[in-house]
Formats: sequence, structure tokens, C-alpha cells
Amino acid sequence: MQYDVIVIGSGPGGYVAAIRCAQLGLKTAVIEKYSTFGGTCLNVGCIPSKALLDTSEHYHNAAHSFATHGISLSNLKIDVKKMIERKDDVIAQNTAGITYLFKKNKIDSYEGVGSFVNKNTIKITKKDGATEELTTKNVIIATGSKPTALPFLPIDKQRIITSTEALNLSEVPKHLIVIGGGVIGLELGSVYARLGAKVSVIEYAKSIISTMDGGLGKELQRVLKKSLGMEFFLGHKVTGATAKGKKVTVTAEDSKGQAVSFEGDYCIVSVGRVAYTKDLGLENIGITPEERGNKIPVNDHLETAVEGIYAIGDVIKGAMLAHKAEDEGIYVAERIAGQKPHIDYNLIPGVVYTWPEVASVGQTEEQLKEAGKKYKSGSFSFKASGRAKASGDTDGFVKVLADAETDEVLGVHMIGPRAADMIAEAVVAMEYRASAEDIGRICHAHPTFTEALKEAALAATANRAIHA
Ligand SMILES: NC(=O)c1ccc[n+]([C@@H]2O[C@H](COP(=O)([O-])OP(=O)(O)OC[C@H]3O[C@@H](n4cnc5c(N)ncnc54)[C@H](O)[C@@H]3O)[C@@H](O)[C@H]2O)c1
Repeated sequence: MQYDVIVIGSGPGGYVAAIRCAQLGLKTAVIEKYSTFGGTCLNVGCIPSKALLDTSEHYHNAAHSFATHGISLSNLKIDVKKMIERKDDVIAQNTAGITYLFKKNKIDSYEGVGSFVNKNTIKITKKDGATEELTTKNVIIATGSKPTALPFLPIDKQRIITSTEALNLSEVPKHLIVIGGGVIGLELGSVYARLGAKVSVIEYAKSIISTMDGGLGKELQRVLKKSLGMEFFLGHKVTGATAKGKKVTVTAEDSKGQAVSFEGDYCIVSVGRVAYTKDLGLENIGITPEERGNKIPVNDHLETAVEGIYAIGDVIKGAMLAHKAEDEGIYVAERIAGQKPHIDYNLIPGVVYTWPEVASVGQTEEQLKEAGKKYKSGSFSFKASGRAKASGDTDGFVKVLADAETDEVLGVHMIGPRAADMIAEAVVAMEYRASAEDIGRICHAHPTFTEALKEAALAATANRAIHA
């Protein structure tokens, strides 16, 4: 079969690329090695983790905040099996949605491992070993990433686990040790802490979510400790972990170089992800992944050194985020169709789905300082928000950073209720190069959490916040 485009991998990058290619009239096929579409995000990442975060949030609220609303419950229980079954149903609904979209857009799909025979021929190796070859003008590699393992720390998938296994536990851990205070560790740590587990986070850096604006990590750590009792061991370098029966022992060096150890019943290793290029046959087309991170090198148009072969998402440079991969998928599809699309990498928002949620776009204060840029900062605390008081979600703040001379918004960083959704307003504003005053002059419905962004923008403009 001859195609215009073959997409290898059906995660958010790959399936979106395929749909856009088909919309543009290109004959398109997708090769996926698993039996369901959607990649990490839909099957073992974004979607299932959000399903568990929602269940655990309901449980935690029922156990801890309902009483303040005058709602009393007795005999509150969590049925872990049911929680996992519901999560599986959410996954099934989402992956079925992609099957439907492929059919609707007349995209052919093949189950098996796709690999390059040459730049125009892709071999599919099926589960039973049978092979089939397809020819194509273009290829989009969208094979994503997998959890990084620490070389000295074997993952047994029973007690020492990755995010994948953490989505399928059959019980609430008594003491969950989380290695890595990044996005995955804090989201999955939150799930089990809300269900009653003691959670200890061991992090190498001096703060959690250390690549985000510094104020966010500090506030998140404070709230997670206060509301969920999570404990944080920062500046700790993990040196090993062993599992014996139901017991896991993790060893580390603290910030003074002293050996310390932690004992728990489960340990999640969440120290990042690495690009997945195994079995692609890249050597057959002369592509060598970068030594660090295994990423496929691409130019500014996301094309590899081989004409007509593109790569998108986690398998190339940049943030490992589903929405970044999606935008890149659309970008490449439109390039292949002869259009001139554009992605502004500075405006890709980052979100952590803890509670309070954390969300960010643009430059952090640390980056602005390092670049020697003169900026103004305005913050607004949810403590002063009427909407937040009504819902009892008064932790967190919104911070707007604006150019000291032009007032153009350079970065927005927020931690608070529904920040994941609220950040979209900041992205739109920055896309249109709004000034802080522009945001401050836009009418925001009252009472809403979004008023906090308006107030922070006013504070940045001229210390003009009304309710601070
Ligand atoms: N909400 C979201 O958008 C979302 C959710 C999940 C995952 N992801 C993405 O998936 C990727 C992987 O997530 P992640 O949380 O595994 O990685 P991460 O890069 O977010 O965090 C890993 C953390 O582990 C720490 N670390 C590394 N080695 C260590 C060691 N030996 N001892 C102690 N700490 C150590 C790092 O300092 C870092 O803080 C990220 O790129 C993330 O953006 C995004």
C-alpha cells in the first residue's frame, strides 16, 4: 500500500498529526504497537492519572471538608478495585474515541512495531512475528517516551514501581516513597496521600517542581504538607532501593552527604522520562539519536536530516507534554501539505494536577533575572478572593510578570483552585501580546477564580489591585 504519510505511534502527537494530515487530503496510515490507540497519555499517563486524581479528591473532600459544609457521612470507605475499574472505563472511552476519529477521517491503522527498511519503506512486525511492508512519501515519528530508570535501582514492578504500575495498585500503600518531586511524583503521590497513605517525597533538587517559577514549588510544598501530611526530603540523592516481601528500603545521601534510609511498602520511581526510539530501525536511514536523552535530532521545521522524515513530541527536544506534541503534529501535517504554520514554544503552558493546581506560561522570575530583563511583578492571593472563600480553596496565588517599560506580559504563574483551566486566559493574552493593563481592564465575571488573574495583572501594572 502506498501512502502520503505514515505516522509511527498513536499518542497525542501521532493521532492528532494523522487526523490533520487526513483533513488536508493526504492518504494517511498510523502504526501502533499496542492494541489500543492513544499512547502513554490516554493509556498510562494524563487521562488515567486524572481519573484517579478525581476519585481521590472526592474521597479526601468527603473525609476532610464535607463536615465544614455541614455534610456528615458515616462509614466512608474507598473501594480501590472500583476506583481502578472506573479509571479503566475512562481510558476505554477515550481510546475508543480515537478509533472512531480514525474511521471518520479514513485513516488506515496497523497494529505492530513500525521500523524503517529505507526512507520510503516501513516494515510492520506484528505480535505473531508476521511482517508487512508499506511505502510512503513522508513519515512522522511519534513514538513518545518511557519512564527513566536509575541504573543502580532495579524496578521490580511490584513494590518498586513506575507511574504505569502506580495506576493499577490493588491497595492503598501504608507508606509510599516517591523518588523525584516532579510532576508525576507529586500527582501520583497526591492520589495515595488523599486516600490515606503516608507519602515521603525524596528529591535531588533544592525544591519540588524545580523547573517552574520558584514561588510555585514553595507554596505547593507548604500546602501538600499541611493538607495531606506529605513529607519532603529535598537535596537528597537517592543511592539505591531494595524490596523484600512487602517492605521497600530506599537509601539516599542528604544535603550534608550523610547516609539516610527510608522504609515503606511501595516506592514510585519518577525521575523523568526518556525518548523511545527502540526498534525503529533508525540506523537504516542514517539517523542517530542524541546521546543524552536519546532524542531524535530535528531542525526548526521538525524534519530530521532525512528529507520527508519528521519527528514530534517526547521523542524530540523540548517539554514532554501532550499538548506540545499535539501542536507539533499539526505543524508537521501542515508543513507536509505546503502550509507555513508556527509554534511559539514560549507559550506552551505547564500544569501540575495536584490540589491546588499549578499552572504556568512564559518566563519565570528566575529566567528573567538570569537574562537581565527588567520586569514588574504583581501577585494576588486566593485568600482575598470571594469565590475562593466560598469554596474553601484559599491556598495559592497568581503572579503576573510584565516588562518594566512596555508592560507586556512576560510570564504568568499560578497555584490555586482550577489553575489548570485558568492558565488558558494568560496564554491567549500573551499570544496577542497583551500588556498587564490589558488583562486588568478586561471585565471578569464575579465571583470567579479568574478575577485573581485580573487582580494580579492590576498589581503588576501599577500596584492597583482592588482587593489586596
Ligand atoms: N501534568 C503534566 O503535564 C504531566 C504529568 C505527568 C508527566 N508529565 C511529564 O512527564 C515527564 C516525566 O515526569 P517526571 O515527574 O518523571 O519527571 P520530572 O522531570 O518532572 O521530575 C523528575 C524529578 O526527579 C528528580 N530526580 C532525578 N534524579 C533523582 C534522584 N536520583 N534522586 C532524587 N530525585 C531525582 C529531578 O530533580 C526532578 O525534580 C516530564 O517531562 C513531565 O513534564 C507531565
